[in-house]
Amino acid sequence: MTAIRAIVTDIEGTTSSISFVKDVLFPYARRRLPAYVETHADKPEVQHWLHEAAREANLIEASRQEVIVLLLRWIDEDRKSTALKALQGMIWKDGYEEGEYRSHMYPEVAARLHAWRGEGLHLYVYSSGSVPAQKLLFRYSESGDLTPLFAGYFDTETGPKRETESYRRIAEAIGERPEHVLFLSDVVEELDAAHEAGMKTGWLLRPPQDIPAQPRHPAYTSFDAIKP
Ligand SMILES: CSCCC(=O)C(=O)COP(=O)(O)O
Ligand SMILES: [Mg+2]
Repeated sequence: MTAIRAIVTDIEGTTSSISFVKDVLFPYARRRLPAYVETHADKPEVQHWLHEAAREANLIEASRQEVIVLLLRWIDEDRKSTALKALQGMIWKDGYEEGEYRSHMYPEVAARLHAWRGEGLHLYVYSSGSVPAQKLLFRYSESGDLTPLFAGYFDTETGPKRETESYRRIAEAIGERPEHVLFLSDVVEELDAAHEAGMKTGWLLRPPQDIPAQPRHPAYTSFDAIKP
């Protein structure tokens, strides 16, 4: 059996509940986005991502208000737009720093990440959330600051999560052959893409979901069941 040397984990539905993202983070960004854009419109980074959002929607010469309406619609649709995710990450920073929320971690996740790191495995994150948003989520978690455990972070600037090429790029970026990398996710299409790239896969099916009789990928209800 090929030894696993690195673990790449998804966030939503894998380390953390879907409900935390959908019921806490998304509504916070939705409430704050219009005022945030208006008060930070002079920041080059904000301008860049507003421009990218308009470009993605083929909105030619859109007003700021039109882009705000577009972004609010995308939040409602849970669109995995790199521009939206970058702006959401900037807005969530205030919420974390003001103590409005801490990120949810399933109860066994922190201890298992510590154990894997202690065994010499290298840990990475790959999420649709922007890299700055990922770092905030693991810094301000209910289980404490987990950022020292991670060697690197990947978002959709590396490529869409359902595309095989993205996983090839991640393997290359971390300097591992894909067969030495275990990718963990709750989304079967992401696991299919990682498998196609040659990675090992682990499908997280958190309760109350049931593991199917013949799962397409090795399936687990918690990190504790995974033996890399
Ligand atoms: C990085 S925290 C916010 C998560 C998020 O915005 C998201 O879309 C989650 O996607 P994932 O790829 O982690 O399932
Ligand atoms: Mg997920």
